[in-house]
This record gives sequence, C-alpha cells and structure tokens, in this order.
Amino acid sequence: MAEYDVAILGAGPACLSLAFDLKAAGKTVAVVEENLFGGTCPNAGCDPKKILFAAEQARQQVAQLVGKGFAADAVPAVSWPELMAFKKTYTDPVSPERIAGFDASGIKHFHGHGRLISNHEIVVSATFGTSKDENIAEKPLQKLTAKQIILATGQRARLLDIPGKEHFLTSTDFLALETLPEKMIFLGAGYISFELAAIANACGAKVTILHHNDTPLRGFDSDLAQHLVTELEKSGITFVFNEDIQSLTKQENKNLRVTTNKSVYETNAVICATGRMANVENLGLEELGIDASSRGISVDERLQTSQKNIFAMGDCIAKKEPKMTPVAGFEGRYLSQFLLGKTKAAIRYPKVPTSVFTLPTLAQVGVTSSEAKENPDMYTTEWFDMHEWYNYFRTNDPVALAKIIYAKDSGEIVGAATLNQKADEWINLMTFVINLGIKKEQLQNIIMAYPSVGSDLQYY
Ligand SMILES: Cc1cc2nc3c(=O)[nH]c(=O)nc-3n(C[C@H](O)[C@H](O)[C@H](O)COP(=O)(O)OP(=O)(O)OC[C@H]3O[C@@H](n4cnc5c(N)ncnc54)[C@H](O)[C@@H]3O)c2cc1C
Ligand SMILES: NC(=O)c1ccc[n+]([C@@H]2O[C@H](COP(=O)([O-])OP(=O)(O)OC[C@H]3O[C@@H](n4cnc5c(N)ncnc54)[C@H](O)[C@@H]3O)[C@@H](O)[C@H]2O)c1
Repeated sequence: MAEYDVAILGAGPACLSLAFDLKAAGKTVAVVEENLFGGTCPNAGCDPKKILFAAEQARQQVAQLVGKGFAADAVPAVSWPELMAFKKTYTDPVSPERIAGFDASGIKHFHGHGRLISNHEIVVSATFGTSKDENIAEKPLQKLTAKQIILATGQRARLLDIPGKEHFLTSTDFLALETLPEKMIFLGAGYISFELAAIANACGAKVTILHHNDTPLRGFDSDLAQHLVTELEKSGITFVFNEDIQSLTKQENKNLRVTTNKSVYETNAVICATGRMANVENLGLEELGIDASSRGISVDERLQTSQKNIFAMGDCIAKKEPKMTPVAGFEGRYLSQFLLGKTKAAIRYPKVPTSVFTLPTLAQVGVTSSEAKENPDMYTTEWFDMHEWYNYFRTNDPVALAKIIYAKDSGEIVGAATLNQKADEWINLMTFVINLGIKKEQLQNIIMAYPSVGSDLQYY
C-alpha cells in the first residue's frame, strides 16, 4: 500500500496551493479527485461564468451608448454556440493541465472517489452513477495511507425535493448548455440565479427569477439589492417573489410546467439555484466520529477535525466566511504554514469582499449598513450617487451607487458597498483600504492614475 506524508481529497482551489507548497517543502503528497481536476471554480464556477459575463458586458457597453455614437441596431446579438465554444477553449484544458502540473512536481494523483476507512487510510473507488447516491456501488481501485489527511471536497447544488426534481438543471448544466433555451426559470434569488439569469437574458433568453420570499440576495445591502432588481427588470428579467414551487412536469411538447402555490408557468428549462450543500457523504466521517452536516465539516480554528491528523478546508467546511475561491485558497495557504510548522496560530481571516457579477455589479466588504444602523454610536454611513462622476458618465452607466461606513472614533473606512458596473475593482480597492486601516486623510496623499476608479478614492 502506497504511503504519503499528506493526502488531499478534492483537487479544487483549496487543494492546489497546499499540495504544491507541501511538495516544495519535501513532503510526499497524494491528491484524490473524483471528477475534474481543478474543481468547481475553473471547470464549472467562477471562471467559465465570467467568460460568459464578458459577452454580457460587451453588449451592455454598446447598448448604453446608443445615440451617443452607436445606432440601436449596433447592439450586438450574442451567438451562444460561439460563446460556449470560446468558453470551452478555457475549460477543456483545465483538468489535463492540473494533472500535468502534479506530474511535473511529483505530486501523486488518483482519479476516483476517496473515502476514509481509518484515520490514516483512504480507499479510492471507481464510482458508478454519482458518489452522492446512498446506494453507490464502489469498485475499490487503490488503497493509500497518509500521516495527515486533508478534506477539500467542496459543495454541490442543493436540489429541492419536489415531484419532478429530475427535470431540474444545475449551474453546472447551465454552463455546459449547447443551445440556449428560449424560456428559462431560475429558482432562488442568490448569487447563482442573479448571475446566470443575467447572462441568459443578455444572450437572448426570456428569463424569470422565481423566489420563495421577498428578500433577494440575503446578506447583501438591501437597498442596493433592491436597486439591482429594478435594473435587471429594466433589462428584461421578470422577478416573481413570494411563490413556492411545488412540482415540475414534462409536457408532451417537451416544455416544463412549473406549478407554484399561486400560479402555473410553462418554460423550457428550470435552473435550481437554491443554495449549495457540502460534499460530506460516503467519506467515512461518521465512522471516525467527525461531525459533519450539509452545512459542512466541523473544524476548529486551526481547520482541524475531531481527529488530530485530519483537517478540512474550502467550501466543504462549516464556517461563517463566504464559500468562495479566494477564501479556499487562503485556507490552503494557512494549512501549508501550519502543517510545515511555520505557524501555530489560529487562522485569522481578513475582511472578505463579495460580488454578484451582474450589470450593474453588486459588491460589499467589511461592516454592513445594517450593522452600522444597529450601532449608531460606533458607525456613520454615507451614501454616494456617483453616476454623474466622470468615470461613470463617460460610459453612460445608468446607475452607480455606494455606501461607505466610517468608524466614528477613528474616521477610518470600515465598510463599503456598491452597485456599479466597475464594482469588482472598486471593491478590491476598498478591501485594501479597510484591511490596511488606511485613514481618510492618508487617501489624500496617494496619487492614482487618472481617470480611473482608483482616482475617485480621494472623494470618499
Ligand atoms: C456557478 C458558480 C459560480 C461561482 N462563482 C464564484 C465567483 O465568481 N467567485 C468566487 O470566489 N467563487 C465563486 N464560486 C464558488 C467557488 O467555485 C468555490 O468557492 C471554490 O471552487 C471552492 O473551492 P474548493 O476547493 O473548496 O472546492 P471545489 O472547487 O468544489 O473542489 C472540490 C473538489 O472535490 C472533489 N470531490 C468531492 N468529493 C470527493 C471525494 N470523496 N473524493 C475525491 N474528490 C472529491 C470534487 O469533484 C471537486 O472537484 C462559484 C461557484 C459556482 C457553483
Ligand atoms: N460571485 C460569487 O462569488 C459567487 C457566484 C456564484 C456562487 N457563489 C457561491 O456559491 C454559493 C451558492 O450560490 P447559490 O446562489 O446557489 O446560493 P445562495 O445561498 O446565494 O442563494 C440561494 C437562494 O435560494 C433561495 N431559496 C432557498 N430555498 C428556496 C426555495 N425552496 N424556493 C426558492 N428559493 C429558495 C434562498 O433564499 C437564496 O436566495 C454562494 O453562497 C457562494 O458561496 C459565489
């Protein structure tokens, strides 16, 4: 049986930096992956999504300059097959390139489902159907032992358990669609629904977002989220709030009938984006007394499970930090330091920015305006309507709003939220300002390239 210093289950962003760092430090490392090497982000998440988003951006840029240099018929139609072919030129090589990277640095890799059979032993099996199926048939391919084991198995879509659920598509299915359905319903009003619905709408589909309550994008600034709904409605997306889906039926004409507690809809595809759940089944956790639920594996502040030599990181752990690629990478880098004995300290997360990549883009970091409202003795909030500022004027952006939260005692910026088309870079700058504790007056002493989002910093 092969023996390693460290074995990692799951080859997503959490795994990658850790595996290479440990190998570079002289450890023997094995990685087990049951699907595509590289994990969700580059294969079926952030990266392919943002390639499709680029088409949405290009189209929008022209659309808002109609009458300002462009004719209405200049607004380009997106060719979905060509866009998907372009996306595939990025995604197809990901898994083979990750494998080649492991080979080049001497990291051993196994393709199959990994399951712990003791706190040092892993069995790698070929899986039939999905490994999440409780009646999984396993064909053991390999057994390996490791002194330390890291669980980095990520999450998957949580499908609603309703009659007809077999007709649901997931975000992964959407990002692989060969033809774009004419009519689509996105269930849920979180990141995935907003982002993918906006792409489908820009590419010509008739899109509805169907949500069970009246709170879209929970956790985001509610005023800005409401403005985003208004902007997306103007772009053609229909929002239905306070309706619960009850069943899905396939019609003779192949269309889907969606029945809610209030209405019936006919559509061509239903994307279920009602949250994601941790991949914790069939891992052998229960037998080892490692606590886990659909929210994730329980770890302490050193990412250690109840078994001293077994750690977990990335989307598969229960945590309050957002489940996102840079957070997974941060945890991988922390664990490499910890396992190599370079730190004994608990993991300390910086303030993490989050963005919903629609047009306009919604982003926030640090103290939120609702926290500021609850603590008026500590914080003040200032609103900025920036759409006539030069950076937004020149591209005729219809909306550019921001809220900045200041600490009353120090005057420091401690929170920021925005809805604007350049929000991804805007929020990164604010993340620097907040994490480094840069004071308002210090911002006046920095010269940024002008005109740019950065040069506006002196105005906050
Ligand atoms: C549609 C979509 C868009 C997203 N957009 C963004 C974005 O814009 N920005 C952002 O920061 N984040 C985004 N995310 C989230 C981001 O993809 C994840 O946070 C990130 O991939 C987490 O990395 P990870 O390594 O923890 O898990 P994953 O990337 O999910 O990797 C886990 C790997 O483990 C494998 N695995 C599971 N069980 C086993 C087992 N038993 N044995 C072997 N292998 C196993 C899986 O096949 C998978 O490859 C998006 C996610 C989705 C779905
Ligand atoms: N830009 C990004 O960083 C990005 C993009 C996509 C995904 N992600 C990651 O993926 C995760 C999952 O995204 P998501 O959009 O699936 O989850 P989410 O938690 O953001 O949103 C799920 C939505 O579904 C709703 N919902 C729950 N049950 C429902 C029901 N029965 N009927 C209708 N709606 C229901 C919830 O109220 C919520 O609005 C995110 O939390 C994030 O970690 C990040």
